[in-house]
Amino acid sequence: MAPSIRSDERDPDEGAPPAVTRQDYRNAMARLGAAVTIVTTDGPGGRHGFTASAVCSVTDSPPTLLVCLNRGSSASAAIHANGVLCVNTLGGGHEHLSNLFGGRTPPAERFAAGEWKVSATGAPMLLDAVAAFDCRIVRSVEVGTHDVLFCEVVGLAQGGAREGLIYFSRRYHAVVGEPDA
Ligand SMILES: NC(=O)c1ccc[n+]([C@@H]2O[C@H](COP(=O)([O-])OP(=O)(O)OC[C@H]3O[C@@H](n4cnc5c(N)ncnc54)[C@H](O)[C@@H]3O)[C@@H](O)[C@H]2O)c1
Ligand SMILES: Cc1cc2c(cc1C)N(C[C@H](O)[C@H](O)[C@H](O)COP(=O)(O)O)c1[nH]c(=O)[nH]c(=O)c1N2
Repeated sequence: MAPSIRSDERDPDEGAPPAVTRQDYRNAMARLGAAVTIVTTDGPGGRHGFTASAVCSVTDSPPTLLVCLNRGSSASAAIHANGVLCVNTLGGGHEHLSNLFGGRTPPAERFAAGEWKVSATGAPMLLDAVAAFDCRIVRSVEVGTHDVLFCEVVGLAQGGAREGLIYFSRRYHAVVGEPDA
C-alpha cells in the first residue's frame, strides 16, 4: 500500500534526490508497449493535433477514455478551447503520420498528409484509422507536466485495417489482428 502523508506532516524525504529519476522512468516506460494514436481537435480554438500513446479506456458506462496531454504541447490551447477531440488509432503504414504529428511542424502541414473528414463534434477524423473515437472532454486534471483529459465518447468509426501500430522500445511495430476483430 502506498504511504499516506497528511498535509500537516513533513515528508522525511523532502529535499532528498528522487528515488526514481526521470530518465530511469522513461527507460522503463519505453518497455511498456502502447498503441499509437493521433488526437485531433477543431473549433473556436482552431484545428490542431498531436501524436499520443498515453491513451486508455476508463469505463464503458458512460463510454469514457483518457488522454494525457503535455501542457507544453502546441496543441494544448486549442484542445482546451474547443472542448472536443477525436482519438484516431493508427495502423501499420501510418508511421509517417505519427512522426509528422509528433514533430515540431505547424498544424496545417500535419493535416496536409492523410485523408480527413469532419466528425460530429467537428474534430478531424482520419478516414483509414483502425478505430476512431469522437469525444467531448468532460474533465481535466493537472498532474505534473500533463493534463489528464477524461473524454466521453460520443461517436465511433471502425476501419478495415488489419494491422495495428504499437510503439515499443522506442520503435514502431505493426501487429496483425484477426480479419473480423
Ligand atoms: N506521455 C507522453 O507525453 C509521451 C509519450 C511517448 C513519447 N513522448 C515524447 O516522444 C518523444 C520520443 O519518445 P521515446 O518514447 O522515443 O523516448 P523517451 O525516452 O523520451 O520516452 C520513453 C517513454 O517514456 C514516456 N515518456 C516520455 N516522455 C514523457 C513525458 N514527458 N511525460 C510522460 N511520459 C513520458 C513514454 O512512455 C515514452 O514512450 C519524446 O519527446 C517524448 O517526450 C511523450
Ligand atoms: C510515439 C509518440 C507518442 C507520444 C508523443 C510523441 C510520439 C512520437 N507525444 C509527443 C507529442 O506528439 C509531441 O510533443 C507534439 O506533437 C510535438 O510538440 P509540438 O506540437 O511541436 O509542441 C506525446 N505527447 C503527449 O502529450 N502525450 C502523449 O501521449 C504523447 N505520446
